[in-house]
Amino acid sequence: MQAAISLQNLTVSYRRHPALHHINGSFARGSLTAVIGPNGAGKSTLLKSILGLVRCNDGQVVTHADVGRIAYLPQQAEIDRSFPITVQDCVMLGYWSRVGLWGGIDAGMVQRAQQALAAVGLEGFAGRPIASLSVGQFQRVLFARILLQDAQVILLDEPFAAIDTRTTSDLLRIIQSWHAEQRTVIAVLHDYEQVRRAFPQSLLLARNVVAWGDTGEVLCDENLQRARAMAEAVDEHAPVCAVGESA
Ligand SMILES: Nc1ncnc2c1ncn2[C@@H]1O[C@H](COP(=O)(O)OP(=O)(O)OP(=O)(O)O)[C@@H](O)[C@H]1O
Repeated sequence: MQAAISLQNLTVSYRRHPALHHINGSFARGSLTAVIGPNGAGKSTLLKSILGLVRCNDGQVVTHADVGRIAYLPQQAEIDRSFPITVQDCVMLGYWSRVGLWGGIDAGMVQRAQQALAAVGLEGFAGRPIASLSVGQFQRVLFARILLQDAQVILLDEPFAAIDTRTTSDLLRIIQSWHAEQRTVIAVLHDYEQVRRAFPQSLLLARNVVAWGDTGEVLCDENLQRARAMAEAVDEHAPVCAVGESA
């Protein structure tokens, strides 16, 4: 299958300690992959490397031709919600990469933003300040923004953290619809049962790749134990990597 994104010997270090260590593999076009692993395994760093937000100390991320835009949902904790904008304006930031600072927003775009809000179950919320929303409502807003971005590759960092069951299943349906549209979706997740149910592919990380492939095969006891053991070893004896550093 054709690759959307390839990782070639990808190594990223913070203060000379590798968070990702010689990662090799590809995300196939149209694949739906869960990135899983213990805390500190390098999952968020992987998404940031794909986006170019952290520097690769060795190796590279190759985004294959005509993949186009990449949409990104960061962890909510990384977003400042005190910024005084409305739900509609926040959603319309999804147009940013296309219209830029001086581009115009036409009536059709406003209508599509309203449709995106309806699709995530937030009809009637357009004029609300984002600071007034619950965590789950705000996550729906961020999904609506991704709908407008119309990206071929979508990266989601813990999309269901602190989100209730109903919102989770609504947002999972949207992820499934992206998958049905042949978009490439990569999501950092912690709930292994949910991964088993809804994500055909998994990448199990513990700084290195522990396993990458069909979820049923990746999520076996042996691999999970190996990931835990590797993560524990990192805490106590993290080797200093010879390559440079990212932050
Ligand atoms: N900006 C940074 N500066 C220094 N170290 C960092 C930075 N960001 C991440 N790290 C370290 O890199 C390692 C991997 O972090 P990362 O956030 O990628 O892990 P994760 O798998 O997403 O963890 P979690 O499941 O806890 O969110 C951790 O040891 C973390 O402390």
